[in-house]
This record gives sequence, structure tokens and C-alpha cells, in this order.
Amino acid sequence: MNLIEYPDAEMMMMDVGNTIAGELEAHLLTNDSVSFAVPGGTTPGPIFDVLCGAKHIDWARVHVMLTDERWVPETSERSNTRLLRERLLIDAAAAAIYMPLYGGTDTPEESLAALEAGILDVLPISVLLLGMGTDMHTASIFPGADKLNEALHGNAVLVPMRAPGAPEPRITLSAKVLKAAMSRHIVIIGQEKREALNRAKSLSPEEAPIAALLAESTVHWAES
Ligand SMILES: O=C1O[C@H](COP(=O)(O)O)[C@@H](O)[C@H](O)[C@H]1O
Repeated sequence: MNLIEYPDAEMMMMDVGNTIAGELEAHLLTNDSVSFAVPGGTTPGPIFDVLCGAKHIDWARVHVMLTDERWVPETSERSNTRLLRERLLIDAAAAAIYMPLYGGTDTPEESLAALEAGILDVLPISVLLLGMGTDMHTASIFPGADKLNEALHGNAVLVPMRAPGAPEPRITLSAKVLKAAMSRHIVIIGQEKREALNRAKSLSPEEAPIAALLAESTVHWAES
């Protein structure tokens, strides 16, 4: 794991946004299209603000997907898709091809096959951005989740997930798909998450799912 510490979050978001923009451009030089997977939650918005205006990226050749989705409609404040539509898929990045992780059915299981079929075509992920919760979950791979073993060790692309720490059902890319990404960034803010990251290094992925993704990742951290 490569850890980069920043003087403040604003500088970090700018730097991570520019680094990812450079990586997407580099992949586009040698590939017809690339895939870019991003987290939802409270952290990545400012990175999306940097990226969405990057006019030098040929967004029409970029497949954008979430690392995980909360099973709620886009009208919900908790929808990760909503965050993406408001902060990333606008301006120059409006031309990107969006690969949804929400199917509008009552349960994620009912939409699983259709969502998986869409995503399979654009794997492996070219550039992956991950977040992390203070409970050391990443994407929607939570400690104590009902399908934790399948998400960490199985061959599935997508796993429906229910967990004590998650107020609604989820759908998540599996650890296998996340680990296969060609480049991987983890972005975290604050002392509490920094301490969680340090704890995760000596825990199993079952106890701290982020531990499964630390090797070969660049972790970006700012205190505030
Ligand atoms: O629920 C989620 O949580 C994690 C971390 O979110 P944050 O608000 O603490 O940044 C996020 O990475 C994931 O995509 C999201 O669904």
C-alpha cells in the first residue's frame, strides 16, 4: 500500500481528480474505451467536481459505474446514482456511458442478472476509486454482512448485500472485480478513518473488508 498524506482535503481532492484524469487519458491512448468505477457516500463529490470539467478526456469512450449502490430510487437522498448524476455525469463528463447498478425492482436479486450482463462487457476496471467507512467497509462489502464470504472470496461480479451497518439492501462489485482493477485509489478523510485504516492492516478481510484491497492500492488521506 502506498499512502499519500495531504495538508488538507481540498488539495487532496484536486490532486486525486487530476491523477485520475491523467490515468483515464493514458488508458484511452491505447484502448478504444475504458472503465472507471467510483464510490458513492459523502467523500468523493469534490473529486467529481474536478473530473466533470476535464474537457481533454474523451468521455464518450469512458464507461462510468459505481462500486456499489444502495437499493433506493434516484429520488432518494441516499442514492449513489443521484450523487453521480449531480456531480460527475455533467459538463464534459455528461458524454460518458453510464453503467447502472440500480434496477428499480423491489430487491437487488431481481435485477442482478441484467445489471451483471451490462457490466461484464466493460471489465476489468481501468481506474478504480474506493471509499471506506469508519467500520472499515469498502464499496458495500460490510463486516457482518449476510453475503460477506461470497463478496470477498466468490467469483460473482455483483453481490446483493444486507448488513447491520447498512440501513437498506445494497448491491456491490465483488472483491474479485475490485482487485482486478488496473489502478486503484482509496480516498479517506479524518483521524477516525485514519485510525480505522491502521487497524485494518492487522485484521482479516472478514473483520475489515478494506484489508482485502490494500495491497497495490494508493491511499490518499487528509485530516480535514
Ligand atoms: O455507503 C457507502 O459508504 C462508503 C463510505 O462512504 P463515506 O460517506 O464514509 O465516504 C462508500 O465508499 C460507498 O460507496 C457507499 O455506498
